[in-house]
Amino acid sequence: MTAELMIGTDLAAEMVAKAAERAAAVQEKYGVQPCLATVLVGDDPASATYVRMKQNRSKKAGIASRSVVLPAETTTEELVAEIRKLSEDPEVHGILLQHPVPAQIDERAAFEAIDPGKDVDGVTMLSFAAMAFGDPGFRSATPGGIMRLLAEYDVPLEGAHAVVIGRSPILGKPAGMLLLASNATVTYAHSRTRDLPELVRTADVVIAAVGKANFVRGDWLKPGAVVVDAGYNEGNVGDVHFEEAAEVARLITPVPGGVGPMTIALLLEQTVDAAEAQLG
Ligand SMILES: Nc1nc2c(c(=O)[nH]1)N[C@@H](CN(C=O)c1ccc(C(=O)N[C@@H](CCC(=O)O)C(=O)O)cc1)CN2
Repeated sequence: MTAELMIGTDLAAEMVAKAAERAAAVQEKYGVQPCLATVLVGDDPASATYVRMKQNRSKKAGIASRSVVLPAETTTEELVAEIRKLSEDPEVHGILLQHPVPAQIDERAAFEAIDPGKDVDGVTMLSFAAMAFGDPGFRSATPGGIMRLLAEYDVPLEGAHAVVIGRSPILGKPAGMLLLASNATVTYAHSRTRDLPELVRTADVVIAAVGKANFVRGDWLKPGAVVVDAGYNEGNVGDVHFEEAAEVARLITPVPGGVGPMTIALLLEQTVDAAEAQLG
């Protein structure tokens, strides 16, 4: 292996420790613990695990959690009503709707029911616009975490060609917007993109957010590329074939231990941001 690892675990731990200090300061000043509400619809075991991880890490950081679990057959109207209740509840400072939701639900309508001031997972259109324009605001948790990791490892983005593989509303799309706001030249690749390996070979920075295990191969990469694996496939396998890619890349995120911990750290940091803004 020739690539250096971009480890998320340590930076995420630092971010969570700082969030914990700030959460304690909020409690001290206002007598209120910052509170993150998690909404889980259905019984997908992976989603349940991620939500539990978010709740456990919230607890360790002194952030209270409110858990809403709804059955798989929940309608859009029922979910929107639950989220609106949380949006109006002054004891809740941040709201996270775990993605994906069951197919019968209009996920966009559900995301838009989140009060923009409580959108600590950066999923509303208002947050997306802030990311697109490089304005202050909540970042989508994984893309925001990726940007922090790239900054930590001094990855130059200005003028760099970034290829984002995937265009999901919580990952690929906002990641591209944040890279663009950092003056990268961004290409989105997706299921209908032609000649994907050739396109990826032109990238200085590759963001793999496609949801297919070991999808990006080593011979797709330009030597010296920076590779961010945002995949979270079953068995803790990323979207990038790690062994092959690590022979070609300059910097690469591992799975686990790369982007995943940064996702949760940013969520907690933004929950404290939201509590400070609402209480201050
Ligand atoms: N509303 C959202 N839904 C989903 C998001 C999101 O950011 N917002 N992201 C993904 C999955 N996800 C969080 O929900 C997530 C996946 C993986 C990890 C993580 O830390 N993984 C560890 C390994 C797992 C482990 O330690 O057991 C790692 O990579 O080191 C965090 C969050 C889907 N939905």
